[in-house]
Amino acid sequence: MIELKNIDVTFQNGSHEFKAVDNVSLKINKGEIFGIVGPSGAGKSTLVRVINLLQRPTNGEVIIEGSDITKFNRKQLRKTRLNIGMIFQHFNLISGSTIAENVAFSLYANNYPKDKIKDRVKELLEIVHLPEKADAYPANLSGGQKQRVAIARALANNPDILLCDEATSALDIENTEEIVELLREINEKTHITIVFITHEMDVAKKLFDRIAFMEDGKLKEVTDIYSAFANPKSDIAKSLVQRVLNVEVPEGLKAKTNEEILRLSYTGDDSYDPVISVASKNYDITMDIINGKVDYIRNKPFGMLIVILRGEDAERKKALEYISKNVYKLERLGGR
Ligand SMILES: Nc1ncnc2c1ncn2[C@@H]1O[C@H](COP(=O)(O)OP(=O)(O)OP(=O)(O)O)[C@@H](O)[C@H]1O
Repeated sequence: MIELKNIDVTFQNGSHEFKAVDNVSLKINKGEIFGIVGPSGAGKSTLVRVINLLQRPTNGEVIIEGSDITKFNRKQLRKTRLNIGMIFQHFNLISGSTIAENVAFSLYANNYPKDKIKDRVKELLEIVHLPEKADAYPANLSGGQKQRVAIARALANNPDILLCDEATSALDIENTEEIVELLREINEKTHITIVFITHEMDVAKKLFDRIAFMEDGKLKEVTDIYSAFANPKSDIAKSLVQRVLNVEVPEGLKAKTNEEILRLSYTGDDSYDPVISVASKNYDITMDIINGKVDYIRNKPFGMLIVILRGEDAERKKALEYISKNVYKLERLGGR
């Protein structure tokens, strides 16, 4: 387990002090894929770099497997860092070396038995599905393939933790999917703990088990990925999630009508329940659907509908009672 306790990172910009990470406490479970999202400048990269002490915190404890590594001497820290692989947005491969040499580099650097290096490189390239590229050079690989090499290199010494700093942000949609799938596959097979930072909510949706939302150096919300999308609580989570789901009242309609506009959220198998048709049949109301979407978060359906509810006050009230009991969340977006 990784535990961050009251982490501050303060940078000195001339005479001005700037807190990039502000009193963050967090527990990341062994074997989970934990994501940190937030807008640019939120402090995500700084925080993730604290986990392997690439960035030393100004205050706080970084507890890995029970020990506060901020107290470690150089030798202990070196050993701990072998247990933490890291990949970056721009892959950081050595352009003049072959793919096999790039992967072998980590093994040489850490005194891996020389006679076993060739076999280990082969094994690593198989894990990332690139055995045929051993003798190619980075320039001849796609972005997704380059990131796969970086993953192989990061896994060379069998770490228990993999830190990923915007690892898909330089990739197109297809290559992003490929890396997301590969990381899930590696996590399922090896139970490696993955900490992944990104500003891409589509990646979060497909990859993370749990998610932390960060803004202005502070942690605003930590939750499982399904709840983050189905029921975001903090303002930053609501705004990032809403941007991906994009189920809003059409432009101008709010201003034009004073009718009751509702957003109904459904979860799991409830997404298919005919709440609207039952309400329309049982009460003297009408419900017009003006926007809607069913999405899948890690294969579990999640739906949203925006409707206009019309009818006499008493009937609308009864219908609303029925609806609120039969949907995951009911929000009033406008009208009376
Ligand atoms: N070495 C440094 N010296 C001074 N300020 C820094 C340093 N590193 C980061 N910062 C500042 O700290 C803040 C947080 O930066 P950080 O890179 O952690 O944010 P981020 O959430 O990862 O953003 P992005 O998604 O744009 O990478 C930013 O305002 C940044 O300018």
